[in-house]
Amino acid sequence: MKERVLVAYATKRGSTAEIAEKIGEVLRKRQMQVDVLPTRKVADLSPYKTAILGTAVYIGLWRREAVKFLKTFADELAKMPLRIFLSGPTGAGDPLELLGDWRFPESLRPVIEQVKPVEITCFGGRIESGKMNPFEKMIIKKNGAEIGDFRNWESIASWANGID
Ligand SMILES: Cc1cc2nc3c(=O)[nH]c(=O)nc-3n(C[C@H](O)[C@H](O)[C@H](O)COP(=O)(O)O)c2cc1C
Repeated sequence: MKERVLVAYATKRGSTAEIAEKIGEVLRKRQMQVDVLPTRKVADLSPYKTAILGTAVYIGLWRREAVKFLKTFADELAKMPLRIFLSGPTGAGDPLELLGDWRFPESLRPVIEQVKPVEITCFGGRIESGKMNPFEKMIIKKNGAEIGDFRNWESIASWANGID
């Protein structure tokens, strides 16, 4: 019987990777066998009974590697429980409320409908002022997004504890 859980992530500045590691840590404490890997290092889903995909959101888009992962493994993912988490909104308040109804760009609807994720959730993200290029700074200023680390480790752990 397949035992392993895959936590695959797509990150630009590391915040999503750290969320993925936290989820892995919680699942391991629950005696699960877990691999936490960047999406580009996943070559085969056959060892896994469950998959979790995490992606950072930039300018209303998922990270390209997350899209590639979803499309490459769509047939396999459709046959196993897949949970997706987004790392995005900054600022006070519930990240899911900050995100509104949006979960994925419309262009991903066909593949989302194929893989039928059990859930698409969202955690607060992190924006570091020192790491942005001028274009990113302009986008952040224009949208009034808050700079800082809005990842809530308790809610991430609690979500991971709820996975069966
Ligand atoms: C230029 C820029 C654009 C962003 N656009 C969005 C967005 O459209 N929606 C969102 O929820 N978060 C957006 N964010 C926030 C990031 O997704 C968030 O900080 C995330 O945690 C970064 O993850 P990473 O460190 O793994 O790359 C944006 C951040 C930057 C710097």
